[in-house]
Amino acid sequence: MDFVFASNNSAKTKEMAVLAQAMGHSVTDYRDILKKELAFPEETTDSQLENAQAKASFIHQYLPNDWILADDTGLYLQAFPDRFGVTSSREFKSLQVIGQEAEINYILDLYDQGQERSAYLLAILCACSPIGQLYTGTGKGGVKIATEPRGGELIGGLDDIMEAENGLTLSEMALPELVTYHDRSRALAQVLQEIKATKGPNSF
Ligand SMILES: O=P(O)(O)OP(=O)(O)OP(=O)(O)OC[C@H]1O[C@@H](n2cnc3c(O)ncnc32)[C@H](O)[C@@H]1O
Repeated sequence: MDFVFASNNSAKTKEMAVLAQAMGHSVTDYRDILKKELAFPEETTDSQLENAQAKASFIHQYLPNDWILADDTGLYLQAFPDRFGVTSSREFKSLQVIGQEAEINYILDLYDQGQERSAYLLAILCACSPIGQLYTGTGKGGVKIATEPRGGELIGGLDDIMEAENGLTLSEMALPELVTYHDRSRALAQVLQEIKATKGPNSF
């Protein structure tokens, strides 16, 4: 399927395109089609699902003939249950932690030696069809925060310090393996499954 991606985050858009392509689908930045950047509606502080749905529905108004895809990702740290989560990007911004390297260093510095490092990224994706029907998927990526960044050629950001079930960081894995471990590809697989279940096996 060809999706138009509803995000102003270029790193996220690139990562989603790489993962979708490895799964046989395409993702195009909405800004490349509309030739402008829009201000998305303000996000909720309690629902990643509503945030993803709002982003997809918002761009659907401008591109009603396309399939729109949107993501809302949160960082969940077991040792700091009241932090990040659905407001991750806003928390980084309010701390003036700007850019992927700064986010990585900030998270690594939170931990003392021997402290519980269980953690994951939770991605919720929403696809909006040309008739405005919404399809959603959820994916968890990673199981703990690594002690230092590893990998980073294919994708980056917190993926460099997010160690998965196989002991590798998400950034260290080659693409065919990564799509089975990454929060966003896991969420996309669910979205595609939901579309197929509703529209039948020939839907894409
Ligand atoms: O709402 P849009 O425009 O899509 O973009 P955003 O950056 O606000 O996106 P989110 O609300 O989904 O927030 C995701 C947050 O997680 C951070 N992040 C950093 N590295 C990441 C990674 O590898 N995977 C997922 N999120 C990551 C990212 O910088 C944001 O602070």
